[in-house]
Amino acid sequence: MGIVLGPNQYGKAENRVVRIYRDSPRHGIRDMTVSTALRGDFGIAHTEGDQSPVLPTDTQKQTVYAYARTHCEGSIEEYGLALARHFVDDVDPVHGARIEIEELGWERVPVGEGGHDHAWTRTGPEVRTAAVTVSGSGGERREHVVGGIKDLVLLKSTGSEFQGFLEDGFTVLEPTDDRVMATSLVAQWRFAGVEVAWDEAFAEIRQIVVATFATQHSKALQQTLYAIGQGILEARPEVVEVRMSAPNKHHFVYDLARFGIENNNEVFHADDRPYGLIQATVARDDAPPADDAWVQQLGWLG
Ligand SMILES: O=c1[nH]c(=O)c2[nH]c(=O)[nH]c2[nH]1
Repeated sequence: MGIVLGPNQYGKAENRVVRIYRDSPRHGIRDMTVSTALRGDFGIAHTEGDQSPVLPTDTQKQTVYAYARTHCEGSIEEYGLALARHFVDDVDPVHGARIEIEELGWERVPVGEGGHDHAWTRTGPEVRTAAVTVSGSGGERREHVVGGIKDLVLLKSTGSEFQGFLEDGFTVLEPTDDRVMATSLVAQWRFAGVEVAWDEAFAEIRQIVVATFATQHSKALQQTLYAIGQGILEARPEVVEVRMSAPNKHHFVYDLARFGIENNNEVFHADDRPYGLIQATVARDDAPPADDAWVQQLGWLG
């Protein structure tokens, strides 16, 4: 019986990096969680315990902080690309690097003209995300960027129905033509190239997501997700694939008839589990290959 080492990667997960821009009295802030993962010639580290090809995860962490000073003037996508290219191009045994970044939002404390110069409050819970994968060299070079947003909590109090569904002997759900629809959306979009106005793309895509959720009369979350994906692909030619995951945060009309009180979709029990989990991919039919663009660092094994 032969035993072989399968796919493997290693890196420093969830470096908490805060970058302050203080070139003028009006400071800026970027608050990030950065994870690195390196792939390459690391077989002997596993089979022999030989560390000679291993760039320590500690060194990866130091690089993340150094690059926050020197390569983090623009978007998180640019910063991720700079880090991934460095590991692949400058560290011999590394053939591929994956950088995942989550950016927490801060908004200026609303005092004075345009908000305070150096004090903020955290926004959220939504988080902007970027996943950069760089691999190979020369003609084999591949660079992928996936932008995204997660924990985007959305709710509409009408304009949503769910009826006409398949019924069998276990069906108890009542059809409805007016319900609360709520979710905590995760959406990720894959770009075809790496020459993109990243911040502008993010702002427009986020606006499409929330506007579509609000304005489309929804027959189901499935239809809403498709409309969001379609809207993004129609607006942004550089995006080729959108993946979404949407927990259906159920709001059940509370039974007040027991107390002789009318409840016309006014009082709900917001349940937290179980929840429907609706997931969909919407893509161009001529999208270029994704290669390893979607292969995650965290939760990837299995
Ligand atoms: O938008 C929905 N999609 C479903 O598939 C589903 N199933 C369910 O019970 N409620 C809902 N809502």
